[in-house]
Amino acid sequence: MMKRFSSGLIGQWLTGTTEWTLALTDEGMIFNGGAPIAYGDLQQVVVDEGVVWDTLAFGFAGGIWHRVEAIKADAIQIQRAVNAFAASHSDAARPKPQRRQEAPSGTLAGLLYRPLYLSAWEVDRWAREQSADGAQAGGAGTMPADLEAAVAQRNRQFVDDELERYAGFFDGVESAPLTLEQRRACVVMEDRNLLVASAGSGKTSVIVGKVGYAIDRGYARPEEILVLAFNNFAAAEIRDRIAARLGNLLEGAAVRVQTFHALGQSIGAAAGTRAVPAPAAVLDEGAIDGMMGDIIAALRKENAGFDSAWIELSALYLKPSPRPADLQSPHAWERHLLRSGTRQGGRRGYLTLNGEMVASQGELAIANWLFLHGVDYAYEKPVHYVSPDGRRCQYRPSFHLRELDAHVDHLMQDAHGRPAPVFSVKHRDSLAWQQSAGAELAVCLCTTSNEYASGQLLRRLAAWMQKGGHVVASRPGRQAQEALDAWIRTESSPFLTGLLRAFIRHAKSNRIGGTELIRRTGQCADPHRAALFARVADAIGARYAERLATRGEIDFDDMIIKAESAIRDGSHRHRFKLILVDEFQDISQGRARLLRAMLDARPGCKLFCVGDDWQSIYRFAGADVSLFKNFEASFGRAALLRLDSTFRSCQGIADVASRYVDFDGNPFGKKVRAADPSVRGSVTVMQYPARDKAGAGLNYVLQRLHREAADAGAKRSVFILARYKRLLEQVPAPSNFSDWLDIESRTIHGAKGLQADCVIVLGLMEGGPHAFPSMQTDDPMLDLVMPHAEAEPYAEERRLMYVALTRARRRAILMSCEANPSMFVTELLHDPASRAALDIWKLNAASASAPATAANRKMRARDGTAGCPACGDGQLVQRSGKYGDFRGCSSYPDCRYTEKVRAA
Ligand SMILES: Nc1ncnc2c1ncn2[C@@H]1O[C@H](COP(=O)(O)OP(=O)(O)OP(=O)(O)O)[C@@H](O)[C@H]1O
Repeated sequence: MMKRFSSGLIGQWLTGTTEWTLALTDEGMIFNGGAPIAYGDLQQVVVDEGVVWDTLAFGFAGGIWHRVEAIKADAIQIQRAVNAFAASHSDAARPKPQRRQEAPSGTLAGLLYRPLYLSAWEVDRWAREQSADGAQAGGAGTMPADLEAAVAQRNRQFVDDELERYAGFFDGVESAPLTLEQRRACVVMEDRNLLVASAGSGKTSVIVGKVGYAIDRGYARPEEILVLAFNNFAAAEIRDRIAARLGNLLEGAAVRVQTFHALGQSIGAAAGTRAVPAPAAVLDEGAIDGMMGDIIAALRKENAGFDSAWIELSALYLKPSPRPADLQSPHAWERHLLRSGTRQGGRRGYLTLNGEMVASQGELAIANWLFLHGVDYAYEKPVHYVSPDGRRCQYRPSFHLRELDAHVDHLMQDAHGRPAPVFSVKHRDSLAWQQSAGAELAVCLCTTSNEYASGQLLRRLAAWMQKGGHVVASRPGRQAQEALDAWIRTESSPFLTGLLRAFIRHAKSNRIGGTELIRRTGQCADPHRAALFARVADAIGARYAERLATRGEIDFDDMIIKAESAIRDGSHRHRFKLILVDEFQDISQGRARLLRAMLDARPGCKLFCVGDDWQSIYRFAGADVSLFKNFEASFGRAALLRLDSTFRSCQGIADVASRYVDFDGNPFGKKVRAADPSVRGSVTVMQYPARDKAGAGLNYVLQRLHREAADAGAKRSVFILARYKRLLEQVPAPSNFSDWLDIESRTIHGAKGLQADCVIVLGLMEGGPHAFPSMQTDDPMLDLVMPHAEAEPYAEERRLMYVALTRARRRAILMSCEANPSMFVTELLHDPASRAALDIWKLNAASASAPATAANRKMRARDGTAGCPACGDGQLVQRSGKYGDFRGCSSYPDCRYTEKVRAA
């Protein structure tokens, strides 16, 4: 008896493979005319389904594999024929030495004895085969009541056996032996796998180990494995590590390691689609911001509706406003003010276009509206009245409109007339004045923060003024226009551009727009701001898309979208059987769709994602951590694995860092454990009196670290980290400690993936453009275009804090400004458990001023930069304004010092 199969011309053409032949003879299986292989050695025949063709994999004893590719109908036919030959010839061939070979592959036993991890897809396919071909099924009684439980138990046993079998491999694959949790992550091979890791837990080692194990165990050949890294630097590191550690397994072949963008590019190129252009035509962030600036200017010129929306957003609705109910205490109000307002002359509040400080965002909107419409007003002019019990009282309504001799009084009050608890006294006084003023009320308009949020406030104000016979100017006068232009240039554009870029990216990647966006703006706590923002973003986004199309350019998000289409419409076929994704916490919806397309195109292709949800810090660049947290909703049932041990930080640092991010019920039940609990280290809060003493505080800290390193006789690496690059420029690292300290200054984003002995986190203060936490990243506008809003208001900033702290091996130092301490420091000091573990260092005002200022001056003299004489912290930089060139403090708007530039 003999049967022959071959690739055939159509098969070769379709699959692109070389010719093959398979003969089933009584002596055994003959591949390509070679020596017969006994059926007794055959352990399994697996069909890997493709769209048009399937891959048949013949697994023999000793881990030997033969693979052929055949068009779909043929593959199943060949598999059946081989199984039938094996069943009828195995007895005759030779006695079977292993139990595995006693079980024909069509039976349940055959399934359970397959020498690979049984993934859900394989079990499902096997079950489907059984129901389609009753003759091959194990028969009645052999199918256990709970197949899933049987498979789970068998997989547990399999993993244990593999850990034993591959012990030597895992001992030596990296420079240190892999831990048990790392080994498990390598061996478990479900269709979908999520490895929930901690900072410094050796994720890269798992990726290297898993790639090596998968190749050795025959899950995939090197060229069938794809590793996706977050950036080029990480890709190069993983590529080098794979080449260095797995050289003997690769046998000259290469594992593909690249970024998502490079993958998108290569898919586009391979698909031959003109839609994916050369890298030069792919816009980076700087180019996008430049283009957006041009678009905004053009739209303002061409479209009066856009221009007024832009002005309203910029001058009246720039920052999110609080709900009155959230302002329970003076502390809550103070915090909000610090974060969204400015400071001038020792006062905090909101600086109007007219140059005075007002108390709330509602008042700011009224003041700016009056100013832009040419209405002359006085802020908080006192009025006198007699209360019902006969007392003479004084009250200060928010605005007195001089020409009308009328008042506008603004109250922090919700839709039901309930005042913000912190303003209940002002509320009471206002009511008393209104009651006693009687007739005067005819010339008073009372507005509320609820009207501000809903957008009715300014409409009411305009209608009321019109009714009073006051004609407001339709266009700002020259002075108002200049003040507005300056404000847009220095305050609103820098804030809005990044936010709009992030918004447009998410809207495109998450496919949220049109009516869905309108529905969402209506449900927002700040509906008018949301509607304005969505309106300008929509117009900018549409123009941006048009420009890209006419210029034949795309951005990185388009590249991913086009790659997905190429996979979906079949213009590109990928060859990967195992896809590993590093830093999965920073994945975007667009990238997730590309992954799903790749998985759908190749059933049986396995996905292994590794990341740390606590380190998701790229929301502004399109990342959506909900994809990590709800992994199974996007990718289907998955094996969930954990890496809890950190090889980097000591337990004290890990505990403090974890408390910042443990805000959403910790869905994965993470607990970071120091791999070596004996390592000592700590978190220190360094308190300096005021923001102009930041440099002195840093000097003090470095002196202490320097002394410690010198005493220990060991050089230490130090990272100086800041939320913003500009803060690093303002507080430069002194260079006179280099004998015992290796100091590097980085942004927190730039330190991702790196580590140092000591980490110093700058800028832990409230208020100002460089404050940490920042307001911009977690602006609720981004939630409008995210599938899942995050309930915690500073979620992303908390994760940044976690990333900063977990860069440290031994010591993390938080630089805290005592005058305006950051909420991140305050909450640490108020938490008894954390406080007990903290070291507190203090720089008092007296000791700070003299040496620190001298040091600063010296430093600046060396750098050739001039220190600001007003705050001592910033530097004087050249600027130009409406009255010509001047020099101003780099800490603007916190410090508003300016001086004229003298003509040479
Ligand atoms: N099994 C191990 N035994 C000892 N050290 C290990 C082991 N695995 C990894 N390491 C070490 O742990 C440190 C952190 O590893 P790695 O940089 O891969 O962590 P990571 O999980 O990517 O961290 P992060 O997410 O914070 O960037 C490295 O110095 C690495 O050599």
